[in-house]
Amino acid sequence: MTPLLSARNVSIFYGDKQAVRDVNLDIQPGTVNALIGPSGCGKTTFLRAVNRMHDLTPGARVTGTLLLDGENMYGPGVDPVTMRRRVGMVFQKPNPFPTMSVFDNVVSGLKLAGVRDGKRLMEVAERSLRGAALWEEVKDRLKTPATGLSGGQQQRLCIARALAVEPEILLMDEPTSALDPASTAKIEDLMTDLKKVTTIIIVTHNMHQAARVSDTTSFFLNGDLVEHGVTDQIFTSPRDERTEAYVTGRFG
Ligand SMILES: Nc1ncnc2c1ncn2[C@@H]1O[C@H](COP(=O)(O)OP(=O)(O)OP(=O)(O)O)[C@@H](O)[C@H]1O
Repeated sequence: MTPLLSARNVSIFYGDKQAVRDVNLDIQPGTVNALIGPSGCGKTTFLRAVNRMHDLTPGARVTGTLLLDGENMYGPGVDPVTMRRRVGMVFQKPNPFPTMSVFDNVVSGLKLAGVRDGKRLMEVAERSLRGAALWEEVKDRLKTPATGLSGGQQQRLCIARALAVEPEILLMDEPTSALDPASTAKIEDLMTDLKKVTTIIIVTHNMHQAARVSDTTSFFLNGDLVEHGVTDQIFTSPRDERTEAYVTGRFG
């Protein structure tokens, strides 16, 4: 199968400091892919490169090649804004737009793209909220402020907002670390369903979570991608002794 995302010798720098070194990684469509590793090893830095977010950080620099569906994300003439539209992002802390209603949060991306047709906006809102397993809980309060939702609901709202613009990839940076166990379980269940409509890369510190939700796992250490493989193999028979030490909890 042709990978949806291909990283070839990707290195990422903050000024003189190299945070990610020569990463080679293929991500297949319709899969959940976990990035694991100790604090400061470069997981978030790599994730942000897939959204061209380093363009916004002074002094940050990405080298090598990142292909999204065969297209060089950093190619000459490629517009970062257009690229970013193809990639969704969900952050550690739920960040709904605080002055907007539940409905307006979900359709904000479409409105920004100029969609004004009320019927179409409603259809997309319902589809996205169903996709994020939130519809039943909010269908009677679509016009109320998003800030009135619980933390777990707000995070699913952020997922719905990302889904509304049909991203090719959904990046999730520790999406459940601020949530209680019940909300975490809901989002973990959701990831399996989301594979039908998108492809997920998730940074997680929770190894049980990586083992539960992901098809492949990549272990990062000090900016290197030490090992990438099918999740089961990474957790039961890692090839590198550093991976084994980490997944068995000997450090990190
Ligand atoms: N904006 C920045 N400017 C300078 N250095 C940075 C910046 N962001 C991250 N770094 C450094 O880059 C390295 C990798 O950080 P990164 O946040 O990618 O790690 P991580 O694996 O995601 O860590 P964590 O699990 O704690 O979130 C660290 O040494 C960090 O201090």
